[in-house]
Amino acid sequence: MPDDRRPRRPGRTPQRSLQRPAERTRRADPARLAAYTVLRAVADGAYANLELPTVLRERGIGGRDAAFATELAYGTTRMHGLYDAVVEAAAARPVADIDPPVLDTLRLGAHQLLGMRVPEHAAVAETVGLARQVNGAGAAGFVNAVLRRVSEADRETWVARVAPESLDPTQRRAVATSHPAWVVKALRAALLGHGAATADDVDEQLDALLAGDNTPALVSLVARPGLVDPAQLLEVLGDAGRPGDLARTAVTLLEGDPGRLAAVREGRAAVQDEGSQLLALALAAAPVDGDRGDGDRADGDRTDERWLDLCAGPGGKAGLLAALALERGADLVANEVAPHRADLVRATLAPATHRARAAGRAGQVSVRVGDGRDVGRDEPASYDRVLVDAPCTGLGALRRRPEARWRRQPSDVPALASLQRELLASAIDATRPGGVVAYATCSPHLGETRFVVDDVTRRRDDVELLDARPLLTDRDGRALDGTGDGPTAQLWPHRHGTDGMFLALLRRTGA
Ligand SMILES: C[S@@+](CC[C@H](N)C(=O)[O-])C[C@H]1O[C@@H](n2cnc3c(N)ncnc32)[C@H](O)[C@@H]1O
Repeated sequence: MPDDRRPRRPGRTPQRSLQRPAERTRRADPARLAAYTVLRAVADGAYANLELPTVLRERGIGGRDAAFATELAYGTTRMHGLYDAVVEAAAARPVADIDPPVLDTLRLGAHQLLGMRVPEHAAVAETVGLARQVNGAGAAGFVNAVLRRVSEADRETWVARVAPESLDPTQRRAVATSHPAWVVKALRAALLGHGAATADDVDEQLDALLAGDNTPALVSLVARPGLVDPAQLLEVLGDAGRPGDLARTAVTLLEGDPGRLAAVREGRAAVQDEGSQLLALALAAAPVDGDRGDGDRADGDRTDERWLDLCAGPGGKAGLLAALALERGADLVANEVAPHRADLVRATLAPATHRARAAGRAGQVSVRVGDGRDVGRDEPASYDRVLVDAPCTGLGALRRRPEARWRRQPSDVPALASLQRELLASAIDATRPGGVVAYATCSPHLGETRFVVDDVTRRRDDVELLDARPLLTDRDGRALDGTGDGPTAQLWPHRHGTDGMFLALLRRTGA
């Protein structure tokens, strides 16, 4: 790239080398090496949030180094769409022509320079040291040259350069906020389609939503009713916790590892987004009509005694539903198609089951492995409340899953949408007349949400949509604002501080 086209901070002279060769960092520091290891594993298909804790534990990295490695690994993974555009401009060659391991080192350097407050000298010198160790001496020279160019301008200047106003607006937002363009388009359509934006303010809403996807979320905990109270968790946490913002069962962890809480280790509490908690609470609060007519239970409510979670793995919502069901003397069947995920559900539900047995409560909890599409046929009109938390693209939870936006493809949507339709139809079949179905996704994509519900309900005359919005309530029982035009409801990271969860509530009206 010619010098005169290079972005520069005003008044600064580019420095070719800040150190004499003898002073150069020869090896990587443990935190940067850990972040690089995670990026390489993610490139091979690993999940950053599973890989990072393992790498940190195996290498004995803790405290501030662990916090630095975490921000470096997650932030780089999330933002590499932007950094690739910057590297491409600084290196004057397409990123496709850069060796992938070297590109990962460059991305780590770019995140330190443009996304963290790492002093420029340390960001470049330490990343070149990393390159020397993991990519070789030749690559280290290239990394040094490219990062020096990157360091010549700040983030804002680079964004203006690689995502100029002259670009098509979707493309510009995609580069500037590091999202695939198809995701930007889908989120825009979702904001309009769920009634969260109008033509006048959709761009503003979209910018806030995309920024929200790039803002790491605080950890939310659920206090499972009957097993632990939020107040008890808050007492143990002291300054490290505060009540959740919305759900009556929620506590927000401000710092530290949730695993240090005995209640979490024992399954009385768990890490769970508040949006997921609100959905499970909404299903439990939805009015059911009439009597199943086939029960004979002295101590239970015959209108409300059999609950089903059709797609339960790994068991987050089932954990809360089980606690709520057992409080009322109802049973919960948790179904999951993948055996290893059904094992996770079993582990999640064990504390509620033990407590219910010890207290002599009527309800029971069971876990099954099976295809949810068969349940409606095999057990027609059998349940009072059914949750279909359908497999989906997860486009509403991008802030919690750093690599998810790069893994998903537009072609995933139609494939998932047909499975979602079949699961919802089976759930309706499995619900007795007067019972309710909650259809949920952690994606606001219209193809996985409203279109699925509209399509399934249009084809049948034995189901009606309930207004889900009044059932999504805060800790004082007030309906949340901004959940849409109804009757379905959509939560948003930038408006509610939750994952982008969708909820439709349907009542079975006839056999
Ligand atoms: C979005 S996750 C459910 C999350 C869960 N409700 C929770 O809160 O932890 C969807 C689950 O559906 C399961 N699944 C996929 N296809 C299924 C099918 N045909 N029948 C039942 N479960 C299925 C997946 O294995 C996955 O565990």
